[in-house]
Amino acid sequence: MTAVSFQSVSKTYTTPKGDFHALQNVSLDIEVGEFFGLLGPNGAGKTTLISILAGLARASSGRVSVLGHDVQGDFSAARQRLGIVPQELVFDPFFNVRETLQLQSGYFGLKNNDAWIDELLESLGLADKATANLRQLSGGMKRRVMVAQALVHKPPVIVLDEPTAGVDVELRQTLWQFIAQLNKQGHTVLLTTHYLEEAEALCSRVAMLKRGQIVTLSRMDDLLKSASSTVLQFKTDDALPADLATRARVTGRIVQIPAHDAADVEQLLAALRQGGVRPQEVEIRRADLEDVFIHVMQQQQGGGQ
Ligand SMILES: Nc1ncnc2c1ncn2[C@@H]1O[C@H](COP(=O)(O)OP(=O)(O)OP(=O)(O)O)[C@@H](O)[C@H]1O
Repeated sequence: MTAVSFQSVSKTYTTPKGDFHALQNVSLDIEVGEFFGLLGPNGAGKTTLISILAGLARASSGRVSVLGHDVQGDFSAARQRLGIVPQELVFDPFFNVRETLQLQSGYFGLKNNDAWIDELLESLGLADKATANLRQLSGGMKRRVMVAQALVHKPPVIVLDEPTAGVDVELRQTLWQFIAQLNKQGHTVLLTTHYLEEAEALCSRVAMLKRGQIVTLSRMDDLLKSASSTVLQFKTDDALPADLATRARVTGRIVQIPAHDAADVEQLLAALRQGGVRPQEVEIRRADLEDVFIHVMQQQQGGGQ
């Protein structure tokens, strides 16, 4: 059964500079029980797509449904089945944590929800903050409350829009443990993140969005298999020859260059030597999702708007 269906979704914003196509003909079905990753660079359209799913924005054309319920024609049934953790921290500063969750339960017509609220507080490390006013909480703690708030009605479909942006390691671990457990119990998860190692660890399938279009849609394991299998990684203070620089990912002194096989690695090392580059701490590792992402985005350069 399909948990979330986007059919030919387009979104055009009218701006002073003319029409801007934030989404162009996006079609995507996410099945019940999937842990699905929606990836893409800043401005690719991820939040726009989620806002349409949440009923916060209207698609210019196309259809979106949640477990068969159209997000426009059948809004409250669709909304009831969705738990959305938004990117921005929005909360009412007058209530404490427990009150916030009770209010949200009331919004979904749930009266005796305290057992589940207690479980949420416990699982998200909020139990000792239950009576704290939201104003007094740190950013990371507020983020936990946002997650609890989204899950208060045990939604079968959980949508997380960059939930770990600016969040410490401990919360990430707590959050992912809890979300993975919910996914095991059958909840469908749709995640957007810029932390590709998180997506690689969690998602069974991913879509990559660029300039409002899906450029890759694949199972995670197929995507990683299809990538150039290895990466040559080293540190250096020397400048790379131009042809290698275009292939490399450089972070400070760390250089990473995709390679197809051992012969390719040998050629790269020879080219480095010829170019006067002295590599240190040389490693050969398997390609990861970040390598694939960079490759896909580079391939798409020049396309689109
Ligand atoms: N109300 C609006 N009017 C005009 N353009 C908009 C509006 N809202 C969003 N956009 C544009 O639509 C594009 C997609 O934005 P969106 O927030 O969906 O991207 P994103 O993939 O979520 O990016 P990020 O990773 O930075 O969160 C951006 O270029 C953005 O500037």
